[in-house]
Amino acid sequence: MKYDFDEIIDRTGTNAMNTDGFRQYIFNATEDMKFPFKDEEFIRMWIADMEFATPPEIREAVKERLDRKIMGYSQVFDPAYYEAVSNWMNRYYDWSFPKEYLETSHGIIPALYELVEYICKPNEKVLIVTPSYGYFKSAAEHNHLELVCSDLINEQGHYSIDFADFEAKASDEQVTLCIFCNPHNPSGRVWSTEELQRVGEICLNHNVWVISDEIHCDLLRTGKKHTPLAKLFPDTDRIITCMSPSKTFNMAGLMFSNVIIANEGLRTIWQKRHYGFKNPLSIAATQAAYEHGDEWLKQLKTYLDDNFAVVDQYVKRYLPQAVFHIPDATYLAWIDITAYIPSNVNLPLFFAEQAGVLLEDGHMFVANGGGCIRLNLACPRSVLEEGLRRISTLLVNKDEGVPVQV
Ligand SMILES: Cc1ncc(COP(=O)(O)O)c(C/N=C2\CONC2=O)c1O
Repeated sequence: MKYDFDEIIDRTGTNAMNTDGFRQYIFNATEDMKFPFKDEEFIRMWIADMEFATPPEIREAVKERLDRKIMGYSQVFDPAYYEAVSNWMNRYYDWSFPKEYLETSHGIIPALYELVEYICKPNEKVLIVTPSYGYFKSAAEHNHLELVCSDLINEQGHYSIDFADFEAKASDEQVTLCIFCNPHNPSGRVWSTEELQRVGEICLNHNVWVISDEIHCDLLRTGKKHTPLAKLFPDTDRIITCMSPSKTFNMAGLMFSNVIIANEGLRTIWQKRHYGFKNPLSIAATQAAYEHGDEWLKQLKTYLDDNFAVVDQYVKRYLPQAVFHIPDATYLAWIDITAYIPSNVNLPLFFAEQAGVLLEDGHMFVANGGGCIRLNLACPRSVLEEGLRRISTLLVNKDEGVPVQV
């Protein structure tokens, strides 16, 4: 079957954050915030969900569950769920874990909030690398814990871990947890096994638990390989792995993720305190993703490879002073446009008001991201090309103050 990633899908009236939540999320504004563009005229490249139809195999599984006519209280009882997850991990990552390690959550963000609470004591600290997905900071703040940031080294857009700084911070006895993003949002880095080995050794040597957030792990460029951090440390139970098909298969709204907890004590706390009932449609969708998602994912990855090639060529031709590299993973393009725009410009507001493009910028990624914009490329190529046209036209003509005509 050939899937249609060029299809333009109307998401209005679906309670989508993407279309209706941007004023509050990006601008901390109310619904009456005005722009020179109608909402439907925006090119939306901000929040990380896709403009592609959730795979038909998943939608069919949800319909079949609906046809069972009753949607009562549910949990994951069917052993087929673990089989589906385990088979996927074996096939894609040559990794397995005992069934009893597998817990589920109403999304990875809620899991982070809970795990930080269950792992850390008051006055302890949480270590992350920056720039970072903003909710890593929120998970620490939600638990009234200090966040410790280790800035990634940025060499012309190539990001690497400053291991001396990372270890210095991990050696602080108050640092008891590291939330590590593998692959990394927003840079798109897939950490090498050598880098992962060093992160794990530093954390474990300094008695720091690790939550390895691997939600982007299926979304690899062709030829790239993901290694689960826990796979490299089979003898420890202090690495928690968070994964979910929600990012891979565009079903984040179903709020369902996997949390693999090897430590028995922590798992017992989780089982006692985590609200265990689940949406039966989410269980059906997630199991179907792992059972039937292979071909769709294969075609998606090819389409995204081509979208990234379009961005690469476009930036080289129209924005030659920007710094961009096709990332190893994610569907997110992280572009340093410092050469085109002063650092004091509010980039999301600038592009929303002047170009009708909704995007996120480095200030939304905790620290160490200034001058960068992040573009969601999980959209039909026609939409991507229009977004790139508007962005480059504005950056090239900004001194004339000429807003882009949509
Ligand atoms: C590293 C990472 N962890 C967790 C999540 C969310 O997991 P959920 O609670 O949906 O299971 C995201 C989504 N990242 C987004 C969502 O919008 N913009 C982003 O960068 C993410 O990038």
